[in-house]
Amino acid sequence: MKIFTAEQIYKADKFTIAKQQIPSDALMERAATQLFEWMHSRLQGAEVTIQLFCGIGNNGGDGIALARLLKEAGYNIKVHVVNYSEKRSKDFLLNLERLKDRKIWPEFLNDDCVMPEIAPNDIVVDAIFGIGLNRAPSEWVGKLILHINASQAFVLAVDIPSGLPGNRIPWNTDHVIRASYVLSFQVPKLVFFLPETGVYQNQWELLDIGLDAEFMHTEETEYEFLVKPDVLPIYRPRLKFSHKGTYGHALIVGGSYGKIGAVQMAGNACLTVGSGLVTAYVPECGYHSLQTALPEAMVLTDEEDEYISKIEVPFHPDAIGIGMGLGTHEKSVKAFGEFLKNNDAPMVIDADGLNILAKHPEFVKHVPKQSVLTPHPKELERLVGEWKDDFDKLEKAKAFSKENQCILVIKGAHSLILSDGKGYVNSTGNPGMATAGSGDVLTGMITGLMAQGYLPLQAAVFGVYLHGLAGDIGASKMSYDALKATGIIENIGNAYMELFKRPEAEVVPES
Ligand SMILES: NC(=O)C1=CN([C@@H]2O[C@H](COP(=O)(O)OP(=O)(O)OC[C@H]3O[C@@H](n4cnc5c(N)ncnc54)[C@H](O)[C@@H]3O)[C@@H](O)[C@H]2O)[C@H](O)CC1
Ligand SMILES: [K+]
Repeated sequence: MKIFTAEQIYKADKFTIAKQQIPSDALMERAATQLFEWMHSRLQGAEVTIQLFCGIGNNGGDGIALARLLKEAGYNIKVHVVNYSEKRSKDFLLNLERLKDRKIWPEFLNDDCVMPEIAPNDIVVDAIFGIGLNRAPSEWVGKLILHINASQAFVLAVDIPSGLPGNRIPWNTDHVIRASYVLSFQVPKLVFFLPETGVYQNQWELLDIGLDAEFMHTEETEYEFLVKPDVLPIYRPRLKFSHKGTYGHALIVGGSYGKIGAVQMAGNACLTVGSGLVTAYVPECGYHSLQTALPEAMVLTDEEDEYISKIEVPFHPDAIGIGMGLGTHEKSVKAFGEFLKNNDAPMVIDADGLNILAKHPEFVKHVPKQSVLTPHPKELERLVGEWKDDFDKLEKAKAFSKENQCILVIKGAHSLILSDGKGYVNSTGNPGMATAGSGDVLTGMITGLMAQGYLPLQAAVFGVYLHGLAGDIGASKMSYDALKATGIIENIGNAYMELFKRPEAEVVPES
């Protein structure tokens, strides 16, 4: 699912209006109708007071049109026009007239206004600013936003929480609506997914306003939101006349004294995602535990007991996952550097592998092209340096990935995959996955997919999505709190099944 910029949304509007030969206010009417239906299906005519705060642009116009539809259905409404500029949009004015024609008189709020009373049980519709916000709201509008946020009312934001710009962090974090729910039009907005800007809403949902499908399909975007229809076509079905060799031989390199579990989890995830064979390369001390806990894997050991000092394997792996639990012993660092130099096939690098790269920038040029690096934000910072904010982080990470021709998986609530200037935002996963070993499982899964022949970017995208889905299924059975990394592995199979489940409406009952 594509993530459009505000400019692209305006372009889609224009294209749709021309192609469908509709007046411009028709899109606003569709938007308001969708908002109304969403609310009406839930409220069912309830006697609650709905307070609509409407700006003077098209976001405000949506709010004003919604007010008319709510009033026509008998709802108890109060309409406030947040009069922050003289430059009112044409469709806002048109809808204001329609409202007045029905004898609904909004209250105009100006910079000297008294803050309207909002009861905790009221519903607030936030239609002050939409995607057109391009500078800091003035002080009094900021105060009004603070007042709404302090009200305890349920706040339903139209398109985007007001005060949140679409392409940067807010000017003042207090002057942004904290939305209980956002109903956003047609496409998700990038700010919903970044840690600094995603906090202004609890939940969001898309409303379809019928923007032209051809335009939406052909327009190239910088970011995509990964949902099931995006990842399904990546799947490589298993063949009837196949054998374990068909699905590749993966090598997992890592572990040190006290951290063998990381390799065990990565190896287990690698096998569970479908790799034909898995060999683990660990220090001697890991031999018995690995052979016992993961009998399907083969184990090669280093001559050192507690850490890896040399990485040599007597076969050519189809994919390599490296770094989990590796530690930073000077001999391990040297072995890692040598290993990078002697391999040109893409690999998956995680944890201490990334820490070593950060401390030894001279190694970075030896990272095979198209390798997948899976940092969490702290590891990323060590690699690319400090950033000002989330948007700066994205630029720095993109530049790193371009310069080194690698794929970056930035782990987080919405893990973000960056490759060749393009970003993919994951939709699956939950806070229960913020747990020890979760990253080792992801590394194992991406490695296992690469071993089976998925291209590195495909493996990263499919792996991140499947990992989150397995975590979601795990959490649905045992809570966020009790989910452990092994619980994610146990649900990889269920995640595959979920991926191929047909929606209920499609299942034709047997006659
Ligand atoms: N395809 C769609 O998604 C549709 C969305 N609709 C709605 O339209 C808004 C976007 O409307 P727009 O008029 O472009 O912007 P805003 O309503 O956000 O209005 C802002 C308005 O005010 C100016 N401005 C910007 N920042 C400030 C500021 N800090 N102080 C004062 N004034 C400011 C700016 O120049 C704009 O003119 C979208 O979010 C949807 O809600 C359409 O209804 C249908 C199609
Ligand atoms: K809004």
